[in-house]
Amino acid sequence: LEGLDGLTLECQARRGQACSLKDLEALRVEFLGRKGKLAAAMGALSQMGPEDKPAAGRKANEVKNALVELLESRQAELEAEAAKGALSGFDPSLPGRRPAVGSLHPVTLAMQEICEVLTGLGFEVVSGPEVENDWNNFEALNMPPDHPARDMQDTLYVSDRVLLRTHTSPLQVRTMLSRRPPVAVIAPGKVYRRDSDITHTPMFHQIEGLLVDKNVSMADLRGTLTAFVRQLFSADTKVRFRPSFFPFTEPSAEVDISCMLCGGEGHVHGEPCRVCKKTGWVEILGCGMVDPNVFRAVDKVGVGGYDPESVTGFAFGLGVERVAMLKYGIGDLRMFFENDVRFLEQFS
Ligand SMILES: Cc1ccc(OCc2nc(C(=O)N[C@H]3CCS(=O)(=O)C3)cs2)cc1
Repeated sequence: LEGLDGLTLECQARRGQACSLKDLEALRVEFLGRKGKLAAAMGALSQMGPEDKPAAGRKANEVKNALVELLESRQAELEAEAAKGALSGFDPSLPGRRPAVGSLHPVTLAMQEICEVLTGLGFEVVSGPEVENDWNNFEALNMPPDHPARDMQDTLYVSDRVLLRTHTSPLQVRTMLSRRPPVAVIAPGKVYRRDSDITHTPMFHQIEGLLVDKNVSMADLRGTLTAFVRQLFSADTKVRFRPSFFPFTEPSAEVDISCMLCGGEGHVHGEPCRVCKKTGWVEILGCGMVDPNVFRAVDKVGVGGYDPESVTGFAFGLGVERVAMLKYGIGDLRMFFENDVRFLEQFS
């Protein structure tokens, strides 16, 4: 029966390692089972004399109760722990969860990058209302009341003379009404046209630029825009100016750059280039020398200083969605506003 005391000590030592109810059950069977340690020790009882049996029996009972108490209290500890664990829901063995971070829209990224290059070239960003009057949006830009661009098929009117701006040029008009030359500003923002098909959306983004000073020349225009597109795309981008027409600039030009996909070859791996349609060139923006009528209009009603005999200027405009599609290889305009996360999350 001397093994009896050892049982309580051994159980005390080992109960702490039982970390689950399963471990504890194994321990219970080991000590208290039919073939357990206590039963083995009590087996010796049957060989004892009648005078020793009662004490030994009492002793064995004490040890049994002690073992039960040790195991039951350990079970209570394990159950309390499990309850707490369930409450806290924290399972340290689970892998970490990556925090979901958002991303900027490709149009926003393109807008930011274009503005960064142009502010680096000395232009200041101006902003203003999207709901404009027809003087700022058309008349001041050499488009008199009966000009076709004013027609309802292109313009979204709020009332007879109030409309959604069709370009960001009104911001440059407002700047010239409030500041005397020299002026070097860019006007980024949303513009609205009554146009909607596979390659046009009623709202899109534009950035226009304006430089007005003494002796601004076509050479300044070519130099500035060449530097701009070579920073925006790549230093070896080829640039060409094609004669064009806009009511607010004279002379006017459209600027093409060598195709960023085929490098100007017109084909990729023997396939016709889908970006430049085999021409090797991609139209990127329009520009020109500001028409004197624009200066006359603002000189008359603004702070002055825009006498076309004393200042000249150049202006340019580009579509941001178009630049983003070229830069990021986006094939469909609609992707910009379907907000499919699988598309948006590719841009950071
Ligand atoms: C006072 C003032 C005077 C002149 C101005 O000329 C802005 C200009 N824009 C363009 C042009 O080609 N723009 C288009 C490019 C693609 S688009 O987004 O569809 C609009 C040429 S010159 C602006 C303001």
